[in-house]
Amino acid sequence: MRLLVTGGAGFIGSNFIRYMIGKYPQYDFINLDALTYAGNLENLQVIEKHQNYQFIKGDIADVEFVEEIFQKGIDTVVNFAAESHVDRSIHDPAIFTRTNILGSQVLLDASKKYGVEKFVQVSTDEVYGSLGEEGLFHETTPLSPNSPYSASKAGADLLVRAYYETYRLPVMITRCSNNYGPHQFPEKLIPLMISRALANQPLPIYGDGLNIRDWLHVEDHCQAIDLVLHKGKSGEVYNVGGNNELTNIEIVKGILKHLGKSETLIDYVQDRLGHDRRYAIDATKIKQELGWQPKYTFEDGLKETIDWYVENEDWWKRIISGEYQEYYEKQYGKI
Ligand SMILES: Cc1cn([C@H]2C[C@H](O)[C@@H](COP(=O)(O)OP(=O)(O)O[C@H]3O[C@H](C)C(=O)[C@H](O)[C@H]3O)O2)c(=O)[nH]c1=O
Repeated sequence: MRLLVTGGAGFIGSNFIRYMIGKYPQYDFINLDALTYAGNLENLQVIEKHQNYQFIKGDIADVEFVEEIFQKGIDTVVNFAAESHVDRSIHDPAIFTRTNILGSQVLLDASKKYGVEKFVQVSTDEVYGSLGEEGLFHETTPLSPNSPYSASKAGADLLVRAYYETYRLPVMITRCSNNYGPHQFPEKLIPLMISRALANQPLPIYGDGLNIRDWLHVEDHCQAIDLVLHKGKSGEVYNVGGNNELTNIEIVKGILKHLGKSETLIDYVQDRLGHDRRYAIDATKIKQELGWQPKYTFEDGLKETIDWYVENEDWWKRIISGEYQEYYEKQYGKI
């Protein structure tokens, strides 16, 4: 297999490359990543010298550049490349449309032109919108995205579907719930709260803190994508969720408890615009059809993740001292 992994320097993409190289060292891996603020080649240091691994810096929305890569021979594409942070999409939606929609379309076109045998689009449960207190997202739930981020991911999903219906391009879509684990950029809830608590800084909770997310360990997610890649059916969508529904405030209190920090650090701030209330995902299909079983309990996964951030302070401090700081300070004051 000659695999093009786009967005392989990001959080989920880099975990996926490390997981896959460990499991399939005979495959060829090409990691195409634009190295935007969230891309970090440090995440791949342990495998960067592997003989079947190659990194290429570039933009998936650049048609000529992408074609040059496909000319070298690619049989499988896993598309992780995306602008992924909801808050950033609320402040500056344009780059989300360009990377997430246009970039996906450029990859689909090249895949069609060069006869790619499998195309996996890594998507999100946010495309389904928001749930009330009851119910779950199923693969058949109508798309109803609420943020510019989720709208751009839904747009890409519809294009992927269209390339199957129109051209029979062998595509599959995965839709995951909220990921957590090592190497996550400290703008997402869990690593942001861990890093701020370690620095004894206030922890900004949007609104009443009772919004619910369903948490999935990134390694369990990688295992699910591996299964879809090898056993999934063309044209199908697979939901991937950890079945760990928690309110944001429960998560933050759990982090503070594990770190032995005081709850007085909690700071309720203005709510996110259009803040989705609840995500909860039905992952029966991938379990029954492909035999997926998550191996992490949330309790163990969260503890292990917190410990990773404690042990890898240098990693996230380098990030926080860079461009991210400016962005954060504009919104919430000095970090
Ligand atoms: C950053 C931050 C977040 N929150 C709240 C907002 C959400 O209710 C929850 C999680 O927020 P986060 O931005 O980490 O993740 P989501 O907005 O749920 O979206 C994430 O999970 C999906 C599946 C993707 O597809 C996104 O790419 C990914 O970013 O914590 C706060 O209360 N304070 C904060 O400072």
